[in-house]
This record gives sequence, structure tokens and C-alpha cells, in this order.
Amino acid sequence: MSTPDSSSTLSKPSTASDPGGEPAAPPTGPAGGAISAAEAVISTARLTKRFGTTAALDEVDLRVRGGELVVLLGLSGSGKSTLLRCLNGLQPISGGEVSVLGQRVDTASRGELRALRTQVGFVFQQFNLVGRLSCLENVLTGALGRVRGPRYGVLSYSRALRREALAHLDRVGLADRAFQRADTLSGGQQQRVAIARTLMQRPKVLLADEPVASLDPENAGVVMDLMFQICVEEGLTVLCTLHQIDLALGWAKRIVGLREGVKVLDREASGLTRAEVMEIYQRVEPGRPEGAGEGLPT
Ligand SMILES: Nc1ncnc2c1ncn2[C@@H]1O[C@H](COP(=O)(O)OP(=O)(O)OP(=O)(O)O)[C@@H](O)[C@H]1O
Repeated sequence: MSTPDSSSTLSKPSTASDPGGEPAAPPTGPAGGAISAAEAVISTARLTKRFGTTAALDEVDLRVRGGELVVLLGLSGSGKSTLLRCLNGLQPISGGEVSVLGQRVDTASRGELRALRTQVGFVFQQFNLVGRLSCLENVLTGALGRVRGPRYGVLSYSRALRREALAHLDRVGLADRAFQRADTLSGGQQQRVAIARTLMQRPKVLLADEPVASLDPENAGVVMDLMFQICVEEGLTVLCTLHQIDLALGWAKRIVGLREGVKVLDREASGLTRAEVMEIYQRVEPGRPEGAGEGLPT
């Protein structure tokens, strides 16, 4: 795990929302070159999402290369969840274009979206496990996109799938809980089961929406380290929203910042300082000191 370099003296990140400021720098890949739409696994162009008069996303351009681990930061309400939901078609968009794994999401048919979602894992803040089912059966449901017909009970899955599910549980350190009801586990353990379920899906892309927001700081660190470690080992393309800057700086290849629906930062994490990241959260309102705001990160 890399560590944040607080001694770096990089220039102030450009922000699209600063009056007269430069637009956010174009995304760069591991070699530092700009990422073309063709090589991007996740790509949005002028992505706009409005809820009534609220622009949750305002012309967001984002490109994520295969195997990249990108963390999305921003104050509560800045549009992070909306962006993730637009990427797998859970949220229809108001303007622009969205492509994931070469599939246009905004113009996709239901069948195309269904096919795409088998390749895109989603980890939620609230785990979304079926509490009355065992951990093993919850993990097995991750394979439902690649088996025919409904399944009821662990034994309705093939021996090979059961073995695979157990291996994923083992990987998240919970093989000994395989037959325990999911709702009897702690929050951190439940999120680890949810991660195992997502792995069972054999995704190429992982979208994670504040996966540790409901956990205490110690468990949050353990679960995030585990999740990111596995993603790196699997070569998954990851876009993860977080409120923990240190976790983001420790693991992310790239950090993208949203402020009121506008992309205000898009930089390689290496060399980025905590102070520079904190600029994402700064906003100036009449009568309020700069940087004041609720939902500030830890
Ligand atoms: N279904 C909806 N209907 C109306 N407004 C919505 C809806 N979903 C999101 N919004 C609005 O869009 C904006 C962005 O919300 P979003 O949930 O994407 O923010 P966020 O950055 O993920 O926040 P948090 O960190 O609290 O999860 C907010 O102003 C929110 O109120």
C-alpha cells in the first residue's frame, strides 16, 4: 500500500468551477499520457443529470483505463452516487454520453443493460445481503447472472460453484462463517460477504458507493484494505466513492473530485497532498468561512 506524500509541492489543482480557472486537467493513465475514449473502460462525455432544477452532474467528462483504481471524492450531495448509478444504467441521464466496457449505457436496450450488469459489480454502503440466508448462499447469488433458472438453497448450485463461493469467503476471511445467517454478522463482516458475492460475479468493473460509510473507523480501514487489495490482485477497474481521504490517497491510482456536480479535480494520486485534496471540499458562501461545510471527510 502506498502512502500519501505530504511533502509534495505540486501546484494548486485546477478547478472547473473556479471563476476564471482552468478546467480540470485531462485524465492520465499509468504512463502519464491522456486516456483516449477507445482505451477507456469507463467513459463519460459531458454527462449531465438533473433532478428538477438541481444539476446533480454537470457536463462531467471522465475516463478510467482498464485496471485503474479511481476514488471519487466530494461533499455529501456533490453527485458521487448519481455518477455511479448513471454508469450502470440505474439512473437515466439528462445529457451527454456514458460507455462502460465498450457498451453505450445511455442508449442501451434492457437486454444490453442486463448483459452489462453481469460484468459490473456494485458494492453498496448498506451491503444488501439477504439476512435470512447463509453467508455461502448470499455469495452464491453472485453467480446468478451466469447460471440458468432460479436457485433455492445452497444445494441447488453445482459443486464447482459452491467450491468457488467458499474460496471467495475464505479470501475475505470468513470461510468459517459459511453456514451462518448473514444477519447475525457484524457490519464489517457483512460487507466482506458482500465483497465475496461481488467476486462471485466475476466482474471486470467494480463500482463501490461508500462501501465503509456504515462501519467504525477501524473496521472501515480493514474492509477497504481488503477490498482494494483484492481489486488490485484481480486487475479490476474500480471506481469507488469515499469520505476517507487517507484511504483514498493510500490506494487510489487517481483521485477525481466533484463539487456540486462539477468535476473539479482529476489527478494521479501519487504526489497529491492531503491539502490539495481538501480543496475539493472548499466552497465559498456568503457569510461562511472558506472550507466550511457539513459532511466533511475524515
Ligand atoms: N432521486 C433523486 N431525486 C431528487 N434529487 C436527487 C435524487 N438523487 C439525488 N438527488 C440530488 O442530487 C444531488 C447529488 O446527490 P448524490 O446522492 O449523487 O450525492 P452524493 O455525493 O453521493 O452524496 P452522499 O455523499 O451524501 O452520498 C443532491 O442534490 C441530491 O439531493
